[in-house]
Amino acid sequence: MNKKVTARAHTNIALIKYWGKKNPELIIPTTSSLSLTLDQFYTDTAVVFNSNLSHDELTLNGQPITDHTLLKTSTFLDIVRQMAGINTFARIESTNHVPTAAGLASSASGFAALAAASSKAAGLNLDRQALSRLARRGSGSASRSIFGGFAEWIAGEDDLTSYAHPIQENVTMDIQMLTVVLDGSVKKIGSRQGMQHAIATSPFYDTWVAESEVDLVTMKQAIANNDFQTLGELAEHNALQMHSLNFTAKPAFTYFNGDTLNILNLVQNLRHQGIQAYATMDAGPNVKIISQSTATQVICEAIKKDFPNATVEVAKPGPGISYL
Ligand SMILES: O=C(O)C[C@@](O)(CF)CCOP(=O)(O)OP(=O)(O)O
Repeated sequence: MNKKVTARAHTNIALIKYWGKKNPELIIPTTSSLSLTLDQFYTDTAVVFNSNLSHDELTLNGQPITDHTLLKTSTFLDIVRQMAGINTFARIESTNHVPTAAGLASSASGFAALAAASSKAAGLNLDRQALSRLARRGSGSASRSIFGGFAEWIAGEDDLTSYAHPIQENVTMDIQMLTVVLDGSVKKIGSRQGMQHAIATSPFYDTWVAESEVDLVTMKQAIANNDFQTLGELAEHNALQMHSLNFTAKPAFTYFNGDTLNILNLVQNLRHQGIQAYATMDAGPNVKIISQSTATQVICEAIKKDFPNATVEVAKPGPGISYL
């Protein structure tokens, strides 16, 4: 006890999306999903359990946090305390190296780093599968950030069978994600609320589940065959299918704004010019462009021409969880 542990976890972007829970309490998804962990964006989290503390204390990027984020963190730490058989409070210091406005799910890297640092600081030595299950209890997509490169979150049926595992941690194909940051605004509808509204009201939800199962098999084959074109086409199709659930929810909602559609259009025009570029979007208006290193310059020039004030970050495949 009183041992300070620091862990680093990188964010991931899903190529086959997770969008709905069959068990919200345990965060068991309706479908399996597959993501790419990125090198550029990560969270460092330090945790120390200290019997002199009268409650959990959290700082994020040097700022004390006392709102619902602290409550969510303490609720998560209660799971760790229960696993370790302790009732000590903890001090958590988290630093996000994620441009929050980029719409990159910092909850994925955040809860993965918290799972790794808090469990070890509590005296547990969990293997990566158990860490993935624990991170999942904080945020579903965090289960995948335990691993580097391509990772699959197997939906499973319960807490024991729902976890991520590596598909290819040392990525062989030339692949990158260009994050295009246009809209700095904080998203109105969180992913947790958005997906549950979609599952409850979209008439196409069951079709999404069936399609997603097929897409996942094809995606794994594309990775195994280093088939970038199939990966890109499928990732864009899967993302659009996911967002179609939001358009057909009742009442309808969308994370897209005009710039989202303009970037989507730009990506399609690039393909008409023979440039391999594909779009994926999560619970926010910003677009991530799946591409290869050879196309970086032509894509960045096209973006700058139409969106002079856009900031573009190039992210390559990144590593799994590590301790600092
Ligand atoms: O990452 C993906 O598969 C797709 C999304 O990013 C959105 F497009 C979902 C992320 O959901 P998350 O924040 O993990 O939800 P939680 O389990 O309610 O915390």
